[in-house]
Amino acid sequence: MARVSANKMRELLKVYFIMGSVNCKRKPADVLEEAIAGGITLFQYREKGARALTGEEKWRLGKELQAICQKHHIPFIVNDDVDLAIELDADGVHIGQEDEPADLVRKKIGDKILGVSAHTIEEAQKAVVQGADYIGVGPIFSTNTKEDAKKPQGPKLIESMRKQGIDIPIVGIGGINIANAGQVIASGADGISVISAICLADDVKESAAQLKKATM
Ligand SMILES: Cc1ncsc1CCOP(=O)(O)O
Ligand SMILES: C=C1C=NC(C)=NC1=N
Ligand SMILES: [Mg+2]
Repeated sequence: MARVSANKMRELLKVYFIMGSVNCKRKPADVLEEAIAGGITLFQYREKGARALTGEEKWRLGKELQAICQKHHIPFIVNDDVDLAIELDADGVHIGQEDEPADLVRKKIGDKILGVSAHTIEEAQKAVVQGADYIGVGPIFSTNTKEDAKKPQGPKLIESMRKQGIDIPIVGIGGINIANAGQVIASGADGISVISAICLADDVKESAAQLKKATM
């Protein structure tokens, strides 16, 4: 399998749903099925936070959600846990600045998708050099989902990255919803990634569909 092309990566990033057991009040499997029916283009299993599952339970939920993604041909990305990603033979991993260095992770995962979080131009440039396929930039708007989120930067952070010639596929993250998704795309992002706008929606399928429309 070869590395994902930049164009294919941009398509996959359109509506990038991220979820773990901590983020939703309903069964994660049901939420994922409905989100896929609504049109998400990529999924990330992010089991993180105070009451996150660990060990066997974390592996089991990952396996269950991966099977749903495989059934619907949606790539399955694992957050932080590179060993779990390899164990599950996931389609890729997403790492933050405090995780293993991206160049080491690239060596471990071969041609799988590698996403890196970047909050500054320097972090973005470093991620490109170290072999990332996309960068997650944010938080764009204020979010309650990530306890230690940095200060929201607004869409201008993505705009400034593009102006400085960062042309790697970019997905915005942080407090993104149907009302503000358009601004994120207009700033130069290839897609939006969301947790609560889908996880906590009254109608998960409809929310995913509206988010997709907002990125068109
Ligand atoms: C993982 C992460 N990284 C920056 S903000 C954030 C949380 C995004 O969650 P939400 O879409 O609910 O604001
Ligand atoms: C922190 C993150 C930033 N961006 C993405 C896409 N995922 C993450 N977990
Ligand atoms: Mg991380």
